[in-house]
Amino acid sequence: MILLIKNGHVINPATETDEVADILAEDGKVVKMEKNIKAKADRVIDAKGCYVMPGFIDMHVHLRDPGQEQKETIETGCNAAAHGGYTTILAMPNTKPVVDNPDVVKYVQNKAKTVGVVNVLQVGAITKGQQGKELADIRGMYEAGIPAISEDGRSVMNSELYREAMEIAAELDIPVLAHCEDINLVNGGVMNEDAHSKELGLKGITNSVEDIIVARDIMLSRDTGAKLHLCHCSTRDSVKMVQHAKMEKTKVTAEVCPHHFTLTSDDIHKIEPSIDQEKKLAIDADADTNFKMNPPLRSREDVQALKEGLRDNIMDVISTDHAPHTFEEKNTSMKKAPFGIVGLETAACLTYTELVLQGYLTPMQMAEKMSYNPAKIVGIDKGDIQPGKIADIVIFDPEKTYKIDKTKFASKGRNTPFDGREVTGKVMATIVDGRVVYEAEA
Ligand SMILES: NC(=O)N[C@@H](CC(=O)O)C(=O)O
Ligand SMILES: [Zn+2]
Repeated sequence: MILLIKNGHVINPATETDEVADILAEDGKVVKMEKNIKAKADRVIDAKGCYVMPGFIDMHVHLRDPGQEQKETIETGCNAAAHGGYTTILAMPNTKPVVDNPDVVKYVQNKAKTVGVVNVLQVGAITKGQQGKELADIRGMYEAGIPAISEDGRSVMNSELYREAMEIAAELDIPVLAHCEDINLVNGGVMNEDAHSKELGLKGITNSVEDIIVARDIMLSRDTGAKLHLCHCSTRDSVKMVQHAKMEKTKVTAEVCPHHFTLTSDDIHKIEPSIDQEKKLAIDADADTNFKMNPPLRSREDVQALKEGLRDNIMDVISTDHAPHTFEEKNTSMKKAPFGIVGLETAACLTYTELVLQGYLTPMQMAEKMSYNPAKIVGIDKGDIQPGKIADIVIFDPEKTYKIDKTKFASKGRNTPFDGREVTGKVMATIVDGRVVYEAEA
């Protein structure tokens, strides 16, 4: 298969390329990148007016298989990733059963290979069943190919056990993807603790719930030499602590999710209780549960600090924390609904609209945070378009303005707070191993 991408504006952080060029890919690899390539190709794509970037790499996806295929399957999740411009995704281990041994790792790997849409790297859990009591078979899972370990969905509260896990991660030279949340301090909170939570009569989650564990994890990374990657940072103090840790040469990197730099706690609107006439069911709604995720949407000051942290390259990665849930689970109340929103199909346009067009990021930084940096952190030879490299590419039109429409999602999950939101920037095509796996309608 020979693919020729014509006239695109290539943005490639690895080589600092920022110019219009053609790209020729053959047998899954880039073979040539220069102006006016004349070659016979099976497929020619005209990318005039579009950015051509290394395919996005999402370090934080919940695929829900095994065990919760009503929320998402590996197939629907991979299709959602392709729609979003992602060519590689890291799948978190909080499935049912938990991915805590090599067999479950292989189960996901095989299924993803059969689906064959995007690259799926399955992350291994830190403790057995994510129970926080006994270490999982980290070495066995490493042999099976995990790129990282994570207890995402919760924190390992036992610091000694966590330190042991970090020592193993340091020895294997894989990063620890840290979900930072003091489980005891959450105390049933469902949204940010502030004036708005009081107004809605809902229990709050303080910034310290995150900050305390961020501080601890940085200290443990320093003690063990393990590479620490902080998941879904939401507070201004997280940004400050990452900045400080980097000055001290601690091996820390950090990610921010689009919802945390786009929305604040004040965007959570009230919903009155109602009766589902058809099902004769009382819905004891309180507020829109599509705004409930963990960590929660924070204050304006936090959002500003996250944007500046991304701008100043303190924060390295934009990940989605794609967390699909069913309509039935979300059509309840803030108290009852599960935490999490989908993100694979809205991350690129939100990043472009909220950060690039607002002057926080250059398109080059967008490519760094959505592809090049994740590849470096995970230690994979991706996120780079140049001759000899794998042809994982996204074509992104920075001019298209439209409204997000959740009914068009490839994901099973429709739990997004962004439905109907006007955005600029559209994924036009996603190419994995030189194959076009997604193309937008013209
Ligand atoms: N972020 C969320 O609100 N939910 C995630 C878990 C997680 O990423 O912590 C999920 O698995 O649903
Ligand atoms: Zn998490």
